[in-house]
Order: sequence, then structure tokens, then C-alpha cells
Amino acid sequence: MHIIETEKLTKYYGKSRGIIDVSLKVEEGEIFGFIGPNGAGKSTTIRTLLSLIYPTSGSAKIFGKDCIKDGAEIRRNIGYLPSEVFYYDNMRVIDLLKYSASFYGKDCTKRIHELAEVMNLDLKKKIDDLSFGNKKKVGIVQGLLHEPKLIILDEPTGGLDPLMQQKFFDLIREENEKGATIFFSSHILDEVQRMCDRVAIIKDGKIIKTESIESLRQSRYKRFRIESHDNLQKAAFDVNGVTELEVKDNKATFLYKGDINIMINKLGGIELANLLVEEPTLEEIFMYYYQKEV
Ligand SMILES: Nc1ncnc2c1ncn2[C@@H]1O[C@H](COP(=O)(O)OP(=O)(O)OP(=O)(O)O)[C@@H](O)[C@H]1O
Repeated sequence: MHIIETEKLTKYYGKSRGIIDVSLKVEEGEIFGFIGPNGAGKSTTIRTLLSLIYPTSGSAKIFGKDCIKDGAEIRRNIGYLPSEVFYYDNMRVIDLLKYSASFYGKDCTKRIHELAEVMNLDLKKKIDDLSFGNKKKVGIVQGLLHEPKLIILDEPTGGLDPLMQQKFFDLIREENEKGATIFFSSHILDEVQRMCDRVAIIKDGKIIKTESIESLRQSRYKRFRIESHDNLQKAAFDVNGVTELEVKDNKATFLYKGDINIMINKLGGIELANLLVEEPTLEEIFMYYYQKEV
């Protein structure tokens, strides 16, 4: 049984496109990434899974159950962290979390305190007095306090500083090791690569690829930026796998897909002033898949 299974899930907001024919299968115990630029349809997919909105057509199942018919039961076993969190500002953090816990009918007090300690969150403060990042932490504790079987994260790291992001990812990994399945949407390729086993790429409302991170990595380009003491010639970069080559005076930039040693040997013949090898942007990855698929 798949933990999440959607079949041609489609959502139109009136006439405007939300998602079209989204078919996904997420295995039990996976950390599954859902990546795409702003407006691609990540939140729409997630809200449909949670039956916060209803699909125009297609179907979605979680834990083998229908997301609409069995929505209430399904949601009890899901931890959800929305991309933006809104709260009753007047409440204290602990009261809000206890209130959230009351929906699950189990005592979550111990877990609330554990999570607050890991995330360095002051439970006694009023929500009103918290920074954006601290409000995000409240959302994280709220999403995890009932030890859900499925954790759905919608762009979870926005507003968290790098140290907190790390703690958050450690926490998610721990939950995963304890058995939780993770569905994780992001537009930040790097965090998806670090965390996930598999990833689905969504653009303009449609899934363009579902792939293991391993094979995504193998098929990936690197962006090279080179500066020399001398003027450069295009011929100096005549290596299989080089695309989008631009050479101007003593600077060159290109995308490279292939054995890094071959490129480094080739560059050995250049008097370098500077060399940058960068991860490709998400757009560049998309370009790769568009070229391949279309
Ligand atoms: N309530 C709504 N009414 C009309 N159109 C909507 C609504 N919500 C989303 N959309 C549209 O649906 C498409 C998908 O939006 P969605 O928010 O799902 O994208 P996303 O991938 O989550 O992007 P972001 O990272 O910006 O949140 C967009 O074109 C968006 O304008």
C-alpha cells in the first residue's frame, strides 16, 4: 500500500489552473520531495491531499483511504506544517499547543516539551510577541506533537535561521527513522537533495518528472564560471558535455554535465585567476528535463 497515491488529480480555481493530472505514489517510510517554482502547484496539491480544498477531478488516497470521504480520520494521523502560519495572537504558546493536542485525544505534553527544547522555543511567551521564525517553530511543534504517521511540510524552512534549519532537518530525519513518511515541498533544490530519497518536479501545474535523488544527481549539470589572467578562446572549453558556453575577454561561463576530472584536466591548460563551480539553479534542472522530455 502507498502512503500517498494520487491519480490524475486536477484542480481549477474557476478558470485558472491549479494542478493538472497530478499522479504521485509515495511509499511508506520515504522522504519524498516535491519541488517546483512559485505558483507551480505545490500548495494546491497539498491542500487537496488534506481535503482543505476539493479537486476538480481525479482522486487522492492517503493510508489507502479516500482523502475526501475519510478526510477527518486521515488528518488525525498527519502532521502538517503550512508554508505560512497564522495564530490567535493572544494565546500563550503552551495553551495553543495544548489546544492543538486536544484534537488528537492523547496526552502530548511530554512531546511538546521535548520538541520545544530541541527547537529552542519559549512555551510561556504570547504568540503575539514572537518573531516570524519563532512562530514558524510553533507550527513545527504543532505539526509533530502527536507523532503522526505522515508529515506534510509545505516550504518548511522559510524564516528559520541556518542553525534552526539544521535542527529542524535532524528532527524530521529522526521522525522518519521512527517510521514516519515525509512529504516535503520546497523550491530550494539544495534542501530537497539533502533530505529526500525521491523527488517529483512540478511545473505549471504538471508533474514533469519523478526521480530518485541519486539519478537526478547523475543527470545534473554544474555551472562553471572561469576568470583568467589572459583573454580566453571558446576552443579552450571544447569538451563533450559543455553547453551554454559564453566567452567574453578573460571570462567564461558554461554548463557542464560529465566527468569532473575531464573538465579539470582541460582547465589545467588555462592560467586561472578564479574558478567557481556552482550547483545549477532549479531552472537549469527544469531546462534539462524539458529538453529531455519534450
Ligand atoms: N485561491 C486561489 N484562487 C485562484 N488561483 C489560485 C488560488 N490558489 C492558488 N492559485 C493558483 O494556482 C496555481 C498554483 O498555486 P500554488 O499556490 O499551488 O503554487 P505553489 O507551487 O505552492 O507556489 P508557492 O511556492 O508560490 O506557494 C498558481 O497559478 C496560483 O495562482
